Amino acid sequence: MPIIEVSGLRKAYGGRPVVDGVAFTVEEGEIFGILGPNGAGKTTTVECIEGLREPDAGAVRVAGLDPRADRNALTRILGVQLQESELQEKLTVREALELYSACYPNPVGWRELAERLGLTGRLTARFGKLSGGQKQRLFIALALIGNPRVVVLDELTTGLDPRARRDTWTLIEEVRDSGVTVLLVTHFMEEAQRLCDRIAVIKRGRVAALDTPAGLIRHSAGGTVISFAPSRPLADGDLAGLPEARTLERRNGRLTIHGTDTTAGAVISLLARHQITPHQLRVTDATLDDAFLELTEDREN
Ligand SMILES: Nc1ncnc2c1ncn2[C@@H]1O[C@H](COP(=O)(O)OP(=O)(O)OP(=O)(O)O)[C@@H](O)[C@H]1O
Repeated sequence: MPIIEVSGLRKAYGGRPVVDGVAFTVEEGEIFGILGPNGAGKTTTVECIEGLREPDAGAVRVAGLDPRADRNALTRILGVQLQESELQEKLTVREALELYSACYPNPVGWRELAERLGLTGRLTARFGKLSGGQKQRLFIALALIGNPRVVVLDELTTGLDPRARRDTWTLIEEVRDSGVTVLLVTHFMEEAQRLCDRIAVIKRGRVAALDTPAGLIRHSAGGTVISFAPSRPLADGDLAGLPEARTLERRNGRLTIHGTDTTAGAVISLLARHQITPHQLRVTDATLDDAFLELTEDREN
């Protein structure tokens, strides 16, 4: 059953539409990703879901609540990690955790949360003295402390080192496995591919694609990437009939073809027929990165 429902969402700033008819639903218990280029309207969309912005048009419901009209009830079930958060410089980590947990009727134990986020050793440190990564982890803890049904994480792991990033991913998977719905805005494709059950790709204020990570890869970029430097040039005509080939790129004497396993087989036979050696041959699976770039490519310019 959907826990978040967004339909026909529109928001303009100074007459310029930045969210232009966004619609999607998020099922309870899934990690739902929102991806998109800078300025695509992701944060504006999640801020409408959080009740921080008033939409110009459209409807948003979170567990049946209207984020603007039912703001008080919403804050009891929604945890939010904002993109650029600040706390009082002198507040210690422990004070922040205690303060926030006192705001909720049914908070999780802050000590356990601090432990899971690697903050136990920094409980007496003042916010102003924390590193960027420690601040980030504290904000994740504050988003989770109220025992929310839905948590919104905007740029979850920006500023974290690779180990902290991986630890945070494990934590978010545990959060999801405990039944919490996660709405994740991210620029990291590896993060989205690993964590998200489904992803909406937003481009210029609209949903350009909505699917599982595997589905996005399959439908947009082609599942297989074949790349090699032919020992002698291949004519366009020879390559034209390749089955299931979606894109073909020539760069610095290298050919890169996006297609499927069938395409890869056909390329190998074609090369054998023409007695061409494929130097540095690589056959790899397309990634979410490939799919994202193809989906958000600006063909209008
Ligand atoms: N309060 C505001 N007033 C005017 N314009 C705004 C306001 N907030 C955002 N914008 C503009 O709206 C557009 C969408 O911004 P938004 O923050 O929603 O995008 P985003 O997809 O989250 O981008 P990013 O990935 O860079 O965070 C941008 O061009 C931004 O400059």
